Amino acid sequence: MVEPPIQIAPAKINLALHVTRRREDGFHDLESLVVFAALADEIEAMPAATDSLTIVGPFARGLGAGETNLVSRAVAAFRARWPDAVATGLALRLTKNLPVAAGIGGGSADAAAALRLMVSQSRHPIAVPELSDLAARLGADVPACLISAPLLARGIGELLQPLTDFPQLHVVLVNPMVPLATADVFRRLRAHDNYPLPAVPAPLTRPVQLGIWLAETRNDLQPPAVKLVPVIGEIVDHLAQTQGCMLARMSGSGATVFGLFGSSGQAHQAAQLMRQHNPEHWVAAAPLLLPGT
Ligand SMILES: C[C@@](CO)(OP(=O)(O)O)[C@H](O)COP(=O)(O)OP(=O)(O)OC[C@H]1O[C@@H](n2ccc(N)nc2=O)[C@H](O)[C@@H]1O
Ligand SMILES: Nc1ncnc2c1ncn2[C@@H]1O[C@H](COP(=O)(O)OP(=O)(O)O)[C@@H](O)[C@H]1O
Repeated sequence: MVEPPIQIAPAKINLALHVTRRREDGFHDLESLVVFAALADEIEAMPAATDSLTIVGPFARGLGAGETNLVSRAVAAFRARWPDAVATGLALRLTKNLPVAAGIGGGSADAAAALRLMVSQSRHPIAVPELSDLAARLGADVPACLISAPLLARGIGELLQPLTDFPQLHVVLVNPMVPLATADVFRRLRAHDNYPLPAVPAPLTRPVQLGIWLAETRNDLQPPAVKLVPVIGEIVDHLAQTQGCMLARMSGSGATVFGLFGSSGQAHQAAQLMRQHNPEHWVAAAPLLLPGT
């Protein structure tokens, strides 16, 4: 290794999420428009005798670095599947910039970044479909996080259709710092057979097209999450009223709320207002990642 390889793990945002079916195995089929923000955890690796993980950064506290961490699980799963691909052990350093259990896929993004890191160090090519299968076994969101660009996700997240175009937009993310377990939110969901997403316009290049499409969509997990953590509803209402906000909605199973904006200036202004309103909340602004970046 010439220099320590580094992989970023961008925040995932479900712009729309419809729950369409409760399956026999208890999981739920979803249809979701998923995008990613230029706001990320980071994983760095140094050659070492054995694999290890240390966690630093603003959200490192309370997150175990043992074998249940999704980074350790991803590395172990990769080594079990391709035992001779990466000869050296790796001392991994995870910088945790994203809040945990927040609906923005932090753990899933970290697992995907760890898999990409292993692929980058592999002595032989790794087939994409097999990597995607392995990712799905680590978590429903991990295959989407391997792509980290706008996509439509179906099934429990294993059926992915990357979008070839997407308008340049900015997000504000607000998290009330109340962790919300995905399983608890699904358990509270009343209707399991909601209608699917409308067809996405193609090409999707203008913010106004996306705005019209989003107005026809929802996040079906938002009502049960608001029941569990009512402040989520207050953040959605408040963010929706900031200047230039195209849409405010919860991402994934929460508790992070996103606001969509046409310009970086509007997003940063809204972020500042949200911070002033409640300094205890985690607030960030960033551009969305476009296809092919
Ligand atoms: C809801 C979503 C939307 O993107 O995001 P997050 O809120 O987690 O970010 C994902 O589908 C979450 O994916 P992920 O976080 O990988 O979930 P997993 O660990 O696989 O599942 C946690 C638990 O949630 C429930 N679960 C999850 C996904 C799904 N499609 N149906 C479910 O019923 C199951 O009870 C499962 O045991
Ligand atoms: N590297 C990691 N980062 C975040 N959470 C992790 C990680 N490894 C394991 N976890 C566990 O995964 C759970 C889901 O975390 P996360 O993926 O951040 O949530 P969400 O998918 O709702 O955004 C947390 O309860 C946490 O304990």
